[in-house]
Amino acid sequence: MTVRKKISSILPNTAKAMTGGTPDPEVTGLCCDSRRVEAGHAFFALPGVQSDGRRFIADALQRGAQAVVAEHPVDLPEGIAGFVVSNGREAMAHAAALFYDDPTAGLPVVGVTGTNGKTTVTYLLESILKAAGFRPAVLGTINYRLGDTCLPAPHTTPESTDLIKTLAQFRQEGADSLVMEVSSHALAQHRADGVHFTVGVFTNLTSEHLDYHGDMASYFASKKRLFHLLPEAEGHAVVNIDDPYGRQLAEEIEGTLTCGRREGAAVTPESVTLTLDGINGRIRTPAGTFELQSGLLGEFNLENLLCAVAAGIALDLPIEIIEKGIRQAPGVPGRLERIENSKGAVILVDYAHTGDALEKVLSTVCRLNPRRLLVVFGCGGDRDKSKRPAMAAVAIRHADLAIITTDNPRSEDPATIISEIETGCREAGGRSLSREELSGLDKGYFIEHDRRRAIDLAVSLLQPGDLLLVAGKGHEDYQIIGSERLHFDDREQVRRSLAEQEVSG
Ligand SMILES: CC(=O)N[C@H]1[C@@H](OP(=O)(O)OP(=O)(O)OC[C@H]2O[C@@H](n3ccc(=O)[nH]c3=O)[C@H](O)[C@@H]2O)O[C@H](CO)[C@@H](O)[C@@H]1O[C@H](C)C(=O)N[C@@H](C)C(=O)N[C@H](CCC(=O)O)C(=O)O
Ligand SMILES: Nc1ncnc2c1ncn2[C@@H]1O[C@H](COP(=O)(O)OP(=O)(O)OP(=O)(O)O)[C@@H](O)[C@H]1O
Ligand SMILES: N[C@H](CCC[C@H](N)C(=O)O)C(=O)O
Ligand SMILES: [Mg+2]
Repeated sequence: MTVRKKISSILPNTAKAMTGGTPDPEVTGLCCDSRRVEAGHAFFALPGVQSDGRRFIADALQRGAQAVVAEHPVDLPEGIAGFVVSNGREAMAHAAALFYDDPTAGLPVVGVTGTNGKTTVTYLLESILKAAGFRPAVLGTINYRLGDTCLPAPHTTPESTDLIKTLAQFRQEGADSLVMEVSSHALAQHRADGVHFTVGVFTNLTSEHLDYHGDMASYFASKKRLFHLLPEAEGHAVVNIDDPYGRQLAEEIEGTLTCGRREGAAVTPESVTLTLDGINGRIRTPAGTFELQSGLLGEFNLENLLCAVAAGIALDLPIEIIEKGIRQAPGVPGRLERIENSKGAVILVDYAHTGDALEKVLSTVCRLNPRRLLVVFGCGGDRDKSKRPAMAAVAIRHADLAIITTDNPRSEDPATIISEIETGCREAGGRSLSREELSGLDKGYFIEHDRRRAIDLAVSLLQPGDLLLVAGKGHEDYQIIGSERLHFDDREQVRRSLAEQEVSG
């Protein structure tokens, strides 16, 4: 896709040229990372958490940038265009939309935000849109996809320039609708400001990403930004009012389409049964009632289903189509994904990496009344540390045996992360078990730093009737240790442990 546009034509009217005689070149791309600048690009020198993009202007120019956009004037060599804008990230998002001819204009576009459930809701909505005959693009944690095209997802919500460029490519390839996860980081950083959302969905808000947002109030404020990007008329905001923050949001936004089990929700179950095979029952909506049939498990997934149904209603889709889309929806990779085995045990790989998600998932699987409930988990490094004691407490409360291990330590020492989890286990009354005690029925925790060996150990302990949940990495096919990204897939490892133990046993 070759595009050239005059830099002044894609910046806000309020952008000020840095000098009187600043040139106005046609630029060939937009970029805020000097390491990715190509000849002819405009470089947005943005303030960041780690450093300031202005430090990298020289690097960007050396790679051929022809224009620089910053929030404060900077000295530039002659012949290089320079513009000052008041909010660099916001200006960059809108510039990207103009540069790539506004790829979401006129399309049905659903943005899904909330701490947990976003990926699940996007899968459900993708299926609903397909049932309605659409060809949706879907962007989120697992990948960025359209039909058979599947791009890797370095972020849940990419940087605005990458986002709009990908959407322009998908539009060219025939996308006629879009469903995307909109993370709180993305909302705080204006990554999705160049997207025309028609429907916004709020799933829930629980403790997460406080390393970045500071506190729950500012985390909530970031999530709320999605709803400021919606058209003002009624029925564009879909909010789960089973969640306390959802109730607050629904009160703040007039004309919200509410969903949940709570009295007063517009999209609500009339009668549903949750079993080990899924969720079935009648759902009432403002457009009529219908029979819901889904293979998803647990109350939390009922909330996700209601969010997806309500978003379908907000898109004006017929309820028969919504019903069909939900019925046909595939399972979500790495979300309560079941691994077949011949041990007579249930083995599930799940992406629970917050206290609330682990609580919801473990309390759901507890209802299966396993002989013994085992959980293997760790916590990510360079991320919200308060998740460590929170996940530990939940694991100790629900599991018979918690095997604490390494997740993605990133730049942190894995042993430090594990010791913070262990402190949480002890504070929650958990007992450290010796290796000899592991095959008995004593309750407690055990530490195995190596994730491969932790999974191996858990699998070796399984007896008929047991349930093992391997949590935290779900669909991920890597482990980030230091600056290395090594191949690692919990599902693969469980299968490998099963196969090896079958051979040796
Ligand atoms: C905390 C966070 O979101 N940080 C994002 C932010 O980085 P930053 O503010 O720290 O940037 P910085 O390192 O200070 O640098 C400032 C500027 O200089 C630029 N730079 C930097 C170095 C260089 O050599 N040249 C250069 O031009 C940077 O691109 C940046 O524009 O802006 C960068 C550029 O867009 C992002 O890549 C970066 O994502 C980091 C890598 C990240 O890990 N983000 C995660 C936490 C994230 O965004 N997660 C969400 C949520 C996931 C979920 O809950 O589902 C996601 O949407 O994926
Ligand atoms: N509505 C929900 N409430 C609480 N926990 C949930 C809910 N839906 C899913 N979960 C749990 O959270 C995990 C992640 O779910 P999902 O991927 O759908 O959420 P997400 O919001 O996209 O997460 P992320 O921010 O990591 O991308 C699941 O594996 C499950 O353990
Ligand atoms: N969306 C989450 C994913 C965490 C997954 C977990 N495996 C980890 O690496 O911490 C985040 O970016 O914090
Ligand atoms: Mg996600």
